[in-house]
Amino acid sequence: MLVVEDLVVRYGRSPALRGVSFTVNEGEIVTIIGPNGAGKSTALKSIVGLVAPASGRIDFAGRSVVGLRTEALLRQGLSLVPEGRHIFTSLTVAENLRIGATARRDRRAARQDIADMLERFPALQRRVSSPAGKLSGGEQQQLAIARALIARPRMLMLDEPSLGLAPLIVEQIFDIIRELRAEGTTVLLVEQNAAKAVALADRAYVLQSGSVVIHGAASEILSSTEVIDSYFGGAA
Ligand SMILES: Nc1ncnc2c1ncn2[C@@H]1O[C@H](COP(=O)(O)OP(=O)(O)OP(=O)(O)O)[C@@H](O)[C@H]1O
Repeated sequence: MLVVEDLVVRYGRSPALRGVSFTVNEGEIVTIIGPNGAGKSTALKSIVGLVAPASGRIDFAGRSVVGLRTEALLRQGLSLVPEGRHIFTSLTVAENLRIGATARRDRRAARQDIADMLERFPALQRRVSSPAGKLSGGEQQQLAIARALIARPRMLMLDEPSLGLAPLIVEQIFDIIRELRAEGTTVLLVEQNAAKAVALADRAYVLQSGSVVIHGAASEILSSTEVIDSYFGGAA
């Protein structure tokens, strides 16, 4: 579904991605893990056009998405839950969800999806008329995920969804990702919480200093001592 090949991204002169390749097949959860500054967010940002690649190929469903604008990407079925969530804190929960439907042409079905999403996330239903800024961190993450899902993505990308959340809430967010997978949503997950992300994923890529250093089936990555020592502190 997604083919990224030999992607090079530079910020000014400093390279953030040095020829990165990865793929995501339909129905898979693929995770990109790696330390701070490895280039994980940059990889997602280049897929959604927030940074322009210096070179390389990004094809989604057989077509290049390089240079496409956000709305066109949404129509193609790509949706990103950005790091830090980026919900509109002064707008209500309902208004935030309606923003998720901006690129939808089927208005009535979109309204139904918003209603379904509120049913799925009772915490959002309870606060539907409150400003989103009043929600807890975990609720804001749920709102960001719900907003992205309302675009009916073929592939959902999540950038560090567990960042800054308490362990119990992290579990809830990972449960949601597990459910999405069971429903057949394709997921590309960027995480610093490597052990949890790999435990959830089908395949994983380990990024370090802008290069993929290891990749493979999640089960292989979990049994690689090199990865365990470097990323899981020997505690996987
Ligand atoms: N807007 C920017 N301008 C200049 N350099 C940047 C910019 N954004 C990221 N970088 C640099 O690019 C490299 C990759 O950053 P990136 O945010 O993609 O890493 P990351 O793996 O997502 O890390 P984190 O988990 O901290 O977000 C880092 O060296 C970072 O300092």
